[in-house]
Amino acid sequence: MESKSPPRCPSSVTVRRNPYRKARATPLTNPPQLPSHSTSSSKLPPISSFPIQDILSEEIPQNAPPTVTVTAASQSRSQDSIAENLRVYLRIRPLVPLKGSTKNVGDQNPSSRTKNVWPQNPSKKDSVREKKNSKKKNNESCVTVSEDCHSVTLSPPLPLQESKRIKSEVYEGFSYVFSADSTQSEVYEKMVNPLVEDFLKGKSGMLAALGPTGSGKTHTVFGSAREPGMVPLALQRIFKPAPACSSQSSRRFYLSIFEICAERGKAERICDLTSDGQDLSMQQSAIKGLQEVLVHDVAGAEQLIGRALLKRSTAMTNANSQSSRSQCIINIRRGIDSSDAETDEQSNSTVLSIVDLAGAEREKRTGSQGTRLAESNFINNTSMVFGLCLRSLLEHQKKPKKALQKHFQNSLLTRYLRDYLEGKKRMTLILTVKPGEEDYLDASYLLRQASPFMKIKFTNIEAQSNLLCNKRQFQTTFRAEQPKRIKLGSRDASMIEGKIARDENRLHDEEDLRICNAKFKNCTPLNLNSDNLMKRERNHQIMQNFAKALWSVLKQHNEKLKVAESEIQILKENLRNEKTRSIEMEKELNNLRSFCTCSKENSVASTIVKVGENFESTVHSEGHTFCSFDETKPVLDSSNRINSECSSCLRICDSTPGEDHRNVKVLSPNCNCSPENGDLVRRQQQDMSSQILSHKTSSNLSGLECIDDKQEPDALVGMTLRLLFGEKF
Ligand SMILES: Nc1ncnc2c1ncn2[C@@H]1O[C@H](COP(=O)(O)OP(=O)(O)OP(=O)(O)O)[C@@H](O)[C@H]1O
Repeated sequence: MESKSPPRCPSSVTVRRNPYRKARATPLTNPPQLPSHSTSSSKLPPISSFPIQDILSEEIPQNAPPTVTVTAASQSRSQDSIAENLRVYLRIRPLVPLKGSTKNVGDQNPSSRTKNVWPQNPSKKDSVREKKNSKKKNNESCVTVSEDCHSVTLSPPLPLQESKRIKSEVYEGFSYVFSADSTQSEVYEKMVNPLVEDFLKGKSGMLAALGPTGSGKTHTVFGSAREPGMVPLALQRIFKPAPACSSQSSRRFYLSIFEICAERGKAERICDLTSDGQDLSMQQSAIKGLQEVLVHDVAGAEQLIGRALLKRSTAMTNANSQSSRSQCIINIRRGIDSSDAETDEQSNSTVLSIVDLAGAEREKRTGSQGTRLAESNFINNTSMVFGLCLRSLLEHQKKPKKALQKHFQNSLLTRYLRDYLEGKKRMTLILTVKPGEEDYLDASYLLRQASPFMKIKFTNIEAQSNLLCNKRQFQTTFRAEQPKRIKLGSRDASMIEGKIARDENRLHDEEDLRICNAKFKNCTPLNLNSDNLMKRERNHQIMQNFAKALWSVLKQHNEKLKVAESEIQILKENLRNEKTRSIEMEKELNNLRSFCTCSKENSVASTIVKVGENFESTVHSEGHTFCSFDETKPVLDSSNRINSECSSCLRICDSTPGEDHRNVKVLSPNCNCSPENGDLVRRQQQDMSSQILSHKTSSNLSGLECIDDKQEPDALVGMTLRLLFGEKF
């Protein structure tokens, strides 16, 4: 037989993460073999022992259903859902205006600049110096985007390579790198849309634009009339008409815009850009007195933002004709219609924040002096603190023993964004760089500082913290209501007022309870539940296995019982047979006894009569005469004589048809059949016949009843011969 070669090893191996399990006894699948009827001592099928140890040692894998194989990939996916990495995007500003393109690169070609969607500050005209600078700029790009759009290669300009022997650097791991020809809508789809969709589902998020001055942060965040930026595009999505049945129709959105700048380059201040430039203060991480404006549509929101941007501090610098001198923050808060009490209150605290940071500046490059220099210091300081917070978070995540540094205290912006900078809320970063050779150092500094941030993880505790926060809010609200009610109830002065107040309170309580019930119905403590679920799952699995094992053991017992029953039947039958046999034997014994008690002569005579009759009838039964004492094989020889051979005692009957049977020759030496004994035999037979005849006539067959008709002729003959001739026969 041809032997088969063993199967080839797979190229990849899937590592099973399931915990080790003991091998279980295979339950009996084939019914046990019934014993054959011939063997009464057939073995009963053995019953396997009850696998109680296996059942109790059942383990359920953590965070996975018991039957599911958890591969490394799926495990990493499940981890992603718990903690996700900080998304860092990179956008490269176009180097030169493309011919026929709608894009502008303001600084390089002021004439081609499109009018911003937001009102422009007339004081920020491009200067002659800027024009000169733009002429100087060459067209060499120092940033190359990889094919997969997740990494970039930063190549130093030739003079730097030669003088300082600086080599090209590759920065990888970006969520996406937008090349210079990427459009605003492309950036929105890949980067901001997920944030907006999450925001609409009730998850807060923040997008911060970081980069050197003039690299396109403001362009990306706000854009222009032709190329609306992330804020207008997000607003378009948020105010996109929703289906009538959608709960979104009952939602309200509030906008707040403020900036953090340095007053005369020294003390930080917060300005509300939606009001008349009112100064605000910060308490812990909350801004006191910040105005929120309810917006109903995109147009209203854009108008509000346009007005706010007019108030934003900008100034002309060597690097950017309209350089932002402050950190601008836009908050879009999702609220609910007061009539829609069924909706969860979590949405009230859902905020989408978009931060346009002022671009870091190099003094040498911008040539700032006086106030601009002070602003520049403030901008650089804030950017540095922002970076320090993220670096500290990264280090803390790498080495949890290392305490998280409280860098956030060093600037208002970082204080405000504390939750994001401590990894408690989800944040996305967009880095912008200018690709010109003269911008190499700026780009290199930014990439070196910010590229490690993509390793930062955000633990998705927001939902839980929101829940807890809301629960706490609810509890405080509920507790706050109690004294108020008592207070009102104790007023006896005005019965009507008191009644109204009580009714109002009752209504509030009922409403609160209704909201609370709706909110917490499905929000029982998650950890506790997961533990309980695990236990229940294990118990369930154990019970299931127990039932299976019990069933298989019962089945085995049932089979065994069947086999035993069939064996009992066989034994009973055998017993019956034995009984009948013993009865028969007893009968036979009786017969023999009675036979023995008969007179010897009578018996012998009757036996001889019987034997003689049998003998005669056998000899004359056919045309051919042959010996019928035993099974014989008659053979006709050439002289038409029949040779009949006895297989047991070698007797040959030699006779011719028509001749007398007395010519039979018995040739068996054992039977005295030798030829020389032939005469003796013949004589004996003649005597026998004559005795038979005489007995027939003399005894009137009186002794025949002693002979059992059922006796075999051989036995009879043997018996007769023994009686006649003694033990010789
Ligand atoms: N992707 C782009 N496509 C076309 N033009 C761009 C792009 N990015 C930037 N620009 C242009 O470059 C100029 C500078 O951009 P922007 O003001 O956005 O820079 P910035 O990073 O905000 O600078 P600062 O930090 O000084 O405020 C603007 O005129 C803008 O129109």
